[in-house]
Amino acid sequence: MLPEYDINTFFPLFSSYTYKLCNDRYSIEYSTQAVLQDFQNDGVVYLELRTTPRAVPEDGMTKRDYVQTILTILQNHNNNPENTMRVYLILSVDRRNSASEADQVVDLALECQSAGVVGLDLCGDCSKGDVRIFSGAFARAKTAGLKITLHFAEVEASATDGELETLLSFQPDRLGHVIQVKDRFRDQIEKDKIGVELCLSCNVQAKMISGSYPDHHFGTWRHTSVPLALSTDDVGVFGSPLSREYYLASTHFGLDQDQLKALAERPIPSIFGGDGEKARLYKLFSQFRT
Ligand SMILES: CNc1ncnc2c1ncn2[C@@H]1O[C@H](COP(=O)(O)O)[C@@H](O)[C@H]1O
Repeated sequence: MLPEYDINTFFPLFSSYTYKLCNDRYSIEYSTQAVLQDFQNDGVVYLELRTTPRAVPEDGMTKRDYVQTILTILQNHNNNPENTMRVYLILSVDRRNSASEADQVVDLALECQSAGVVGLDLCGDCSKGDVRIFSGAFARAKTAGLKITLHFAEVEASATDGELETLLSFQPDRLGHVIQVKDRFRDQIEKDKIGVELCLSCNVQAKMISGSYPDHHFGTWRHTSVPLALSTDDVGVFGSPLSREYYLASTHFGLDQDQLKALAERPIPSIFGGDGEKARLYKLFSQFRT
């Protein structure tokens, strides 16, 4: 049985369980290591993890310590030549953050750019917050060379014209979910070739789309020219590793092995890991036979 969470019961999970379980240096190291191992064992060759910097005062851990603890695990992973997967970190601004907390996330991201932080994300409960207050933080990140990805139009309440116009004014490189979008926003995303990160099982299981897998907007976006990354929203919550997302795409959209390979290659232009990583991935795919 897959766990059942909808968009309303999903967010409290983190504050009620995950944050209480991962509340010291050891548990953060352990869970980061376990996540990397799982993705590597699943056959993933390139991973961008995202997390919201979190202080744990009871353990004397600052937000900087939290980020550095995770980065050390990521660097050890990347430095091990036996690992075929490379991993980078994106720091998230939570929609519940204040403007100054968002600025703090940008400061941390810039400070840790050379240690593996490649981008800035906006995440969190889509029923909360006013995204306009983050304009300054995202503008500063963009100017300083960080890539930008945003959770975008997940539910109707977070897909008003005003909110989507504000989010697009952040000049995002990629957008996640992209569910409740009117034609004019879809046209702009296509015209600007913004990457889309689509999550099949999350959107179906959490009832964020109406209908089931065959109705998912992957069916529309796959026929456009934008970089498209089939993603897992959260393996722990939705019980679906990336290989299962590809299995779902193949089953419900009739993709054969060559089409699956093309799908896996498709997001390369929009990765945040830089030109060296893009070249490594193109080489890997050129050697891969279905
Ligand atoms: C429906 N999909 C989603 N929409 C919006 N935010 C999401 C998300 N999936 C995950 N998160 C964000 O990730 C946080 C947990 O990890 P970190 O504490 O950051 O490491 C959640 O609190 C939520 O804000």
